[in-house]
Amino acid sequence: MQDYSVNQFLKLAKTPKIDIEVCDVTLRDGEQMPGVVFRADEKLEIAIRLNEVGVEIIEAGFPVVSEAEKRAVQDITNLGLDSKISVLSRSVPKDVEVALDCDVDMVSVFIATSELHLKYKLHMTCAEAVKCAFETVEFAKDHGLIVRFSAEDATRTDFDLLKRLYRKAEEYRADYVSIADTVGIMNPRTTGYLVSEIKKEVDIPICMHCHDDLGMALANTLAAAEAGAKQLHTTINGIGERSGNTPLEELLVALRVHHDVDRYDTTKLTPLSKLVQSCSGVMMPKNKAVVGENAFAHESGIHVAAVLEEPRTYELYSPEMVGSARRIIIGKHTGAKALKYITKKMGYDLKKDEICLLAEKVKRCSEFKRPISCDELRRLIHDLDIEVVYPGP
Ligand SMILES: CC(=O)SCCNC(=O)CCNC(=O)[C@H](O)C(C)(C)COP(=O)(O)OP(=O)(O)OC[C@H]1O[C@@H](n2cnc3c(N)ncnc32)[C@H](O)[C@@H]1OP(=O)(O)O
Ligand SMILES: O=C(O)CCC(=O)C(=O)O
Repeated sequence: MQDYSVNQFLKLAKTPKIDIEVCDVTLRDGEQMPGVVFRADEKLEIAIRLNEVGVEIIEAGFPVVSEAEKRAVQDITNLGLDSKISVLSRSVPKDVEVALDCDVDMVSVFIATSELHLKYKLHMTCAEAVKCAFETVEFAKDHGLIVRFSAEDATRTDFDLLKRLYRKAEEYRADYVSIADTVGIMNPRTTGYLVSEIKKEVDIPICMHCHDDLGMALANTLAAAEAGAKQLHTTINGIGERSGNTPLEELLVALRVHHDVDRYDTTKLTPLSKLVQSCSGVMMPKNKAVVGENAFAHESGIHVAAVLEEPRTYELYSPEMVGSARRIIIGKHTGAKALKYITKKMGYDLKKDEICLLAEKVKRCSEFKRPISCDELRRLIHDLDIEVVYPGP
């Protein structure tokens, strides 16, 4: 049986077919989240796990940032993983030289193209910035690298200029053009429009790099894929600048559930999320999609009664699909069927009226505003003043 429910509206809404690859940028943009630093051994472990998941490209870092960063990228390329290794480079040949020292497959040459960034950050005219960028693209191509040309702040860049730049990048032999939604201004409709318009301009694949400032990074990334973008950028747990990036775990599960993409090993996602929470110190909220502690936790009596018969009643996809496990929580909203199930698992065989008495006690107890543990439940059972019958072994 399929481990998720099928969305009948995908067909009715004529959802387009997609042809994508995933570039995970946890080790570069993810690490740019304020306060986050991955040690070299942590970077290595995360890269190994991303490779096991099956992401096609790992952006391993920005090697010009420090000697340690450069060495960490070198360690990753030395692993000889199946995933291609990419790094970020400003539009200066020096950054590409450092990338070459790291023996990477791919380099992302970026230049900001919006008026705001040109004026207040680069202090350059557009012509000057573009010259630096394409000279750097050319330099990287001449040295045998796969080159992504990224227009930083693309989504706030004059549209005619953006189209011209992507056409020029193709002339300069860039292998990809990247649309960076640097401050997360887009929504699914505008992203779909932008990607389909850029597709008319260039024959090389388009990358989509989304930020989550409006909470739309995942939706925008999927809209980009449906409009024909090839390379989709993610970070584990969605960590990254400000509100972060498209979460890898959410994208891979959405690709599976909405587009039948089953080549990624999603069973590795929960352990990978935990690893990154521990290495980054950025803990996920309980209700985080896919990897949150509550993603497969049920307390409400009506839900638990149904889930015990058929988990798909209240779970879109199985916990096993993402390397997680189902949990039944005892609290204010617990019903009789849940209590019967839990107490039986604890070794008790309580009668119907005993379960009702216990349910009342549980509800009173839950006023402490937290779930009730098995030990507390055991105490409540013994306080019931009933003769407890233990079933045989
Ligand atoms: C959208 C993004 O995520 S972009 C990536 C952001 N990531 C980082 O910044 C990584 C951490 N950064 C660092 O360690 C440092 O900023 C470094 C090593 C990259 C540069 O350090 P410094 O030389 O001290 O420069 P500083 O940080 O003060 O300023 C940035 C410089 O890069 C320039 N710059 C920014 N983007 C680009 C670009 N795409 N191409 C060329 N130059 C650029 C700025 O104009 C500025 O130049 P200036 O020093 O001549 O004024
Ligand atoms: O397009 C890219 O590859 C990355 C650019 C980026 O990090 C950004 O603009 O936020």
